[in-house]
Amino acid sequence: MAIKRIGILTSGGDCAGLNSIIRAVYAHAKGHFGWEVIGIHNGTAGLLARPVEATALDERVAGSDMLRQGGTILGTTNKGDPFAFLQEDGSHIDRSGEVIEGFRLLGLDALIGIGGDGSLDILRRLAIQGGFQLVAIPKTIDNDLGATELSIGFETAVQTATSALDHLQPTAASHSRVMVLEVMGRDAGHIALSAGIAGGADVILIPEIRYSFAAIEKKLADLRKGGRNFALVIVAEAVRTENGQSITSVHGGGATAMQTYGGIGHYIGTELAKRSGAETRVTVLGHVQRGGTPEPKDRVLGSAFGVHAVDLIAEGKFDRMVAWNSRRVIDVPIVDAIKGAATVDPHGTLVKTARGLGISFGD
Ligand SMILES: Nc1ncnc2c1ncn2[C@@H]1O[C@H](COP(=O)(O)OP(=O)(O)OP(=O)(O)O)[C@@H](O)[C@H]1O
Ligand SMILES: O=P(O)(O)OC[C@H]1O[C@](O)(CO)[C@@H](O)[C@@H]1O
Ligand SMILES: [Mg+2]
Repeated sequence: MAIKRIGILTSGGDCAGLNSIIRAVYAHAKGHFGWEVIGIHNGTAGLLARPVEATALDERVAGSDMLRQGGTILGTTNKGDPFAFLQEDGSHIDRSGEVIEGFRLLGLDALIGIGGDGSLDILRRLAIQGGFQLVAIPKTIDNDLGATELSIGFETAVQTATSALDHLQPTAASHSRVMVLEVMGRDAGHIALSAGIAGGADVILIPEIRYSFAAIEKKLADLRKGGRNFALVIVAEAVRTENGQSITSVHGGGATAMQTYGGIGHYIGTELAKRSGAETRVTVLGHVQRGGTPEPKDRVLGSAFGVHAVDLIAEGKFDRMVAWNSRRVIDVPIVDAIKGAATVDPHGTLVKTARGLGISFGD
């Protein structure tokens, strides 16, 4: 089938670099192939709305301003799973048929879905059920998709977390304190690990490596013996309490309340103060990691992913995700990227690097 009109949507948590993808898709699809590009608003929510919420992208998108902007000009959602759509009374209904109908109403020949593991799983199931042609682009600050070395947004999140450690170090040293920084990442410790190395953390706590307070206290005591008056501890949000409980925050009320990780930093800070007598302070970095100006790497990767995704459609290759591998863009079956969270390898290069630097994982 000759392609004339494609759709694009962003889904899941936003991150820096999404707009560079949208720009690249428009530039290549319109500029090279002459296709119309329809931007769908707020992920699957835009396809559920009636009338469907979408607009044809135009030359304004092609400007370089887009490269500099965080967030997504299309809007996004990480709630309202159409296969299990949450009702006010707490029950779930299947609204996938309505989303597929929304896609049909737009008269699209193919869809570019930009998302993380959860979103790509949902979009792929919709594509199979609705018989539409899908190409995926990986994005998530968590970097937990399989089959790609990098997802859009990760580099900027690591930069933000590193910069937070850069800001915490002088005040930690001035006040002789132990500073605890809690970062995002869902069930993966990638942000904590990379930022911890880049930002000179003394202790990195990630969900993939079990810690004990005894081991952290020993590290702090060793630092003191060596003449250090401060310490930096970075902790990934999914790290559990010492006895294995996860700590979450609830947002909103009633049956539609949402739960995310959040709070482990305060637990670690309080326990360390109690046990070691150190003066601790806790910073929870939160959504600052998602926004902000995209780092060059996210802009370059977003541009490369966008162009390659359009080429895949032109070649008639669907149900595939673009991926970064050994300095180049490749494409892989979407299913390879979503079959399990790509968490930190406890025996991998970066963990070895950190250990080589004398950083403690509290184990
Ligand atoms: N309409 C929806 N679109 C996408 N995800 C949804 C939707 N409704 C609910 N979800 C759920 O929200 C969560 C989104 O978080 P998830 O981490 O998986 O998103 P993502 O697309 O992988 O991106 P990110 O990890 O950056 O948030 C998933 O568990 C997913 O199943
Ligand atoms: O934006 P929300 O709903 O608070 O979700 C936060 C979650 O999304 C992410 O930022 C991206 O998946 C996670 O790191 C974090 O746990
Ligand atoms: Mg995800």
